[in-house]
Amino acid sequence: MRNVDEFTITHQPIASIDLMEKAARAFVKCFLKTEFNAHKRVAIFCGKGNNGGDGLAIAHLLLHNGYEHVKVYIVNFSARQSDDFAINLQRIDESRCKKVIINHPSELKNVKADLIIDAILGSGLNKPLAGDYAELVKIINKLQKRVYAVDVPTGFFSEGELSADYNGIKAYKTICFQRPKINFFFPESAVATEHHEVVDIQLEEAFIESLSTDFYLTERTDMVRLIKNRKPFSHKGTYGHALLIAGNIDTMGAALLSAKACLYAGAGLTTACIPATGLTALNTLLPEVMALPRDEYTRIENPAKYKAIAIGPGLGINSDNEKLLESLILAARPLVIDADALNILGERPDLLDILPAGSILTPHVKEFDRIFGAHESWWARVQTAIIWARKKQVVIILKNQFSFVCVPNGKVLINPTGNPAMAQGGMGDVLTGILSALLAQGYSATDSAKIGCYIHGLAGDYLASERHVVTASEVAERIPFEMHLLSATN
Ligand SMILES: NC(=O)C1=CN([C@@H]2O[C@H](COP(=O)(O)OP(=O)(O)OC[C@H]3O[C@@H](n4cnc5c(N)ncnc54)[C@H](O)[C@@H]3O)[C@@H](O)[C@H]2O)[C@@H](O)CC1
Repeated sequence: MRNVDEFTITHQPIASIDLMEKAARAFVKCFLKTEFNAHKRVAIFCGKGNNGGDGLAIAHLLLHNGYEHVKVYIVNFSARQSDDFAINLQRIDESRCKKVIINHPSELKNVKADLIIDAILGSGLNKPLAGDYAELVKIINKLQKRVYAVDVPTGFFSEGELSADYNGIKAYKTICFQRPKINFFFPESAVATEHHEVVDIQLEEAFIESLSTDFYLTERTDMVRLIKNRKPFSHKGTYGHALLIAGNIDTMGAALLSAKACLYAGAGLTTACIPATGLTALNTLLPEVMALPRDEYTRIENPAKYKAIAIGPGLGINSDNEKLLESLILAARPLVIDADALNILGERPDLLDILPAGSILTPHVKEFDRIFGAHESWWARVQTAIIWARKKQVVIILKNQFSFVCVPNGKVLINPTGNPAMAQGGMGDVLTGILSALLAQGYSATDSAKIGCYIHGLAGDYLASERHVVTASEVAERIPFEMHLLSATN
């Protein structure tokens, strides 16, 4: 972002101080959406770099917006200051804004504030907090006030491995500039910020797009471009035949959920390979789905007949299922591998080694570590997934609130949709069904994973907009509506 900042300043007729002003305006606009009570007392902590400069400009703007009690605390722990910080400090001195200079954390006493804005250190952080900074942050956190962080919470690294013992600012919300920080998508960021919102400050977009990175955020426009409309004169054969090998006596629901999602995500034909005990339930609940009974060791006679094969949801771990998975892997056809099939892979590294290219693996964190070994952090997990996705030319969807889709070319597509209301059993089964349907319809493994994760989360977001919890069945039923809304615009 620093490069982009410089590029924008040199290529657009805009001075760096004006860019700071734009950033401050964007921050305040976003802040005022939720904090519109101008009687609240606001304490703004400002370092002496550009993050602190933003804080000073924000103070100014809040006063202009009618906030009556704004006080800035200048964190004077270093002699160095940025030029734009200095300009904004002079403006503050010429204004009616109250200012306190803190030379040592012990000087911070009697902070009477309802809200805190953290502008101590931003993206310039280059080492973990220590000494006076760490002490000051501890005191601020202890105040237990709602904290809004400017761009990045002080002490939070935007990229790279996050330490398990975070000692930075614990923000309620971070309002960040132009692009979300990659680390906001890692679960370890929850301790640093509960929410984040990105605001546009009109940095040079073309330049941002041209920068090389391994991380890409999937966007709605990608869906509009990727999802194909159903064609005139098309028939069930046009949209492929998906086979789902799933379910066991006590986990038949997993098979039903994935079959339902496959149906609702548009496969031309769906066959569920389930134990015979589930046939009545299947025929009753999903009469459109065909059945292939799986009572003893079942061999899929002609795997080539299916455009997509998924194995795993509620499958059960036993030697018959292990042999079945092995035979499919040996048939060298791409698979969607989920749940118990992943657990079997965890026991059979020899199978992992001969995974068919073009397969999609959908592990949650425990399944991932069972297969690839224990990891200390999510960052480390993603690095392992990148290596394996490239090495085996497969897609690995590391599931989480924001799933990381690691694709064969070494890139990571971060899925932004989905929410905690979806944290319930059966959601993964639904995702597997959606992925199978997309593969059956001819989408590549990468596009299927990208679209599948996005629409799965989008359906959940729609449902969660007015309730506490959403169920997996409801997500499956919502899928065709989301696909319609996305494809209707292309
Ligand atoms: N393009 C952008 O992203 C824009 C960025 N702006 C702001 O500029 C910020 C970055 O500003 P700066 O580069 O001046 O950096 P910061 O203001 O984040 O930090 C200031 C200085 O603190 C020092 N420092 C780093 N880690 C430290 C530690 N652990 N303990 C003590 N000192 C430490 C460094 O020398 C650093 O340069 C962004 O976060 C954002 O708020 C905006 O003003 C405008 C546009």
